[in-house]
Amino acid sequence: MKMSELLQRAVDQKLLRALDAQFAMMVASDQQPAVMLAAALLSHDAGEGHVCIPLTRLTPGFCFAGRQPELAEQLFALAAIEGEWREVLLASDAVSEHDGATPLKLIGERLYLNRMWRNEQSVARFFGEENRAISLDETRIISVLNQLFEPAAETDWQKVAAVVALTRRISVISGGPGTGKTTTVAKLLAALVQLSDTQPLRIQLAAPTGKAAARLTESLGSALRRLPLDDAQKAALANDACTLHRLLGVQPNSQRLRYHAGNPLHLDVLVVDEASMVDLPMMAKLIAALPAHARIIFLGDRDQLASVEAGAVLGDICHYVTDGYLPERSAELSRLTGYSLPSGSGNKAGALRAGLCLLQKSYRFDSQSGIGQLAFAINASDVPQARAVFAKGFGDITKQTLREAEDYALMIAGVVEGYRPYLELIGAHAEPAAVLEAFARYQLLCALRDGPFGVSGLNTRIEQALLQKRLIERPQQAASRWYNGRPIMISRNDSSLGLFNGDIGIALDKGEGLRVWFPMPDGTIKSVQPSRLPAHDTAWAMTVHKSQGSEFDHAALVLPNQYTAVVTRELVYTAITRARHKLSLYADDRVLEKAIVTRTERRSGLMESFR
Ligand SMILES: Nc1ncnc2c1ncn2[C@@H]1O[C@H](COP(=O)(O)OP(=O)(O)OP(=O)(O)O)[C@@H](O)[C@H]1O
Repeated sequence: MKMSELLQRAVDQKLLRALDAQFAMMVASDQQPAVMLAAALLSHDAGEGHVCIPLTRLTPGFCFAGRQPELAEQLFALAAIEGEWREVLLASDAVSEHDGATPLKLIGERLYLNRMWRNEQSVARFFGEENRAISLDETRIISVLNQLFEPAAETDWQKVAAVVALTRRISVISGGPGTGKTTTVAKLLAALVQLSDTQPLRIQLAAPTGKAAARLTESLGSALRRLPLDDAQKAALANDACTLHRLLGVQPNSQRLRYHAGNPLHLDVLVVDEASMVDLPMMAKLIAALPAHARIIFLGDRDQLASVEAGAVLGDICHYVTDGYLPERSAELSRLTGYSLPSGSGNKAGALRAGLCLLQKSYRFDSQSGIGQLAFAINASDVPQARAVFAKGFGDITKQTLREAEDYALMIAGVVEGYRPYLELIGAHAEPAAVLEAFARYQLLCALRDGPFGVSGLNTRIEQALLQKRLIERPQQAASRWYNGRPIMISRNDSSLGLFNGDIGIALDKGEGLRVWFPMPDGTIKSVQPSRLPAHDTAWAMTVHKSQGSEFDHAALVLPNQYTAVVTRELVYTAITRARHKLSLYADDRVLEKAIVTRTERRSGLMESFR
């Protein structure tokens, strides 16, 4: 049996993607079975979001996550590794260590796809060596900041974060929901405008999704309105956020971007919100397009789920946030903020650490908030604490067991009630704007795509229940999936229509037949004929991944009744922090508790690339 045939068998058994086997066959021939196998496993891991594969994982035990151990043994027997993987790989033309445009790179003990390695290198260089200090007149900084931040007896970390970002070209402000990231950045921008002596600063706001961009526009706008600024300063700061795709100039039907290292963006300050959703390739494109003089400020929550695509850039970078600042930097921050900031330990990643700040105090969730306390317990992987939160009976969280068929029926009934106000508005022929707003108040979230606990099964069951309750009507043609009130989510970008992955629209008949109505980033509403839409799914249920960057007054989370590896601490934390005022959790305790102690692993070399 040849390696290519065995890999094909793994594809047939859905252990590998066809793409993984094709890539492996392109990289190596059957005469180099070990290299072919390593390439297939690397490509497979890249598809799962890992940036590289450590050589220690090239063993039958790790192969296919322990599923099909016999096939894994056969593959490794055929690869017939004698000696070290290093030597076997480096003997191939397809692998190189340092320079060289080979498809695979072996860097230390990690094997990379060449493109991923280059991305990781450029991101590490950017946040490390390229993060230069920006010198400003200290007396002026102190005076401007003192107008924007109230004096406080305890260290005001928002003020520290603002100073961190004022004095470094690249900064990262991480914090959970309601810790004041937007408030801080509003004050930071106000300070920048006041400290700028030259022409008006060109400030741009961006986020990975349209939803997140719209939210940033709104929340930053309202934070800015509360600041003591004159009209000219307010005008300089009145900007709409756009998506990163739009910022970089993604062109329809083309891989090429309008803005890149050869044609940098026209801006002086860039604020990127929801940075946890920015994957490694997107981060590499973004920093390449940034002009050398421009500042960039990333806002995000390091504890949230990583991007769908490869890498966990924010998480890897923020790993260093708890190490504190080097002595010189903490002395500078102490001088400028007026707080005494102790320096941290060691000097690894000093340049990176100088640009980081963590906000921990939530102004949204007080001690009466079960959501806030549950988020805290989950983030600490503290199962007894999470149990205690449920036992206290907070008014803003409910938990319902989800094990038997009756539990499932009860859950569906709860979801129907959640969507009832929205459906009643449709019944009352409300305007699209009001309907869209109502839909955004409640959302069912789930971990999986398929099966009864995934998007597809839940959508079907919810539609059946809504039909039964006469809250929706059957589609006019049996084969059609369209009915008045059907919510959908776009799953493929269509820049000519201005619709992007994750955008939500509602099908409504306003007298011209059913059209799908979407809120646009500029606050307007646009309708599109169903037949013109790019790929989309029904959106009664959506995955937690897709909900990142959105918030709902009331969020409901359904976990599968059997544990599966995607249900991790980060997933549950991300889901529950989508809820502003109310959370309904439908889960089996064993599944929930296993999730709380299971971390999402994203293999990369970024953390160790910082010197
Ligand atoms: N220092 C503060 N003192 C009092 N209230 C504050 C402070 N900072 C923020 N807030 C309030 O807390 C709420 C959340 O703040 P903000 O929107 O800035 O947080 P965020 O981290 O950006 O939240 P999100 O998770 O929604 O992105 C707002 O109502 C804001 O006015």
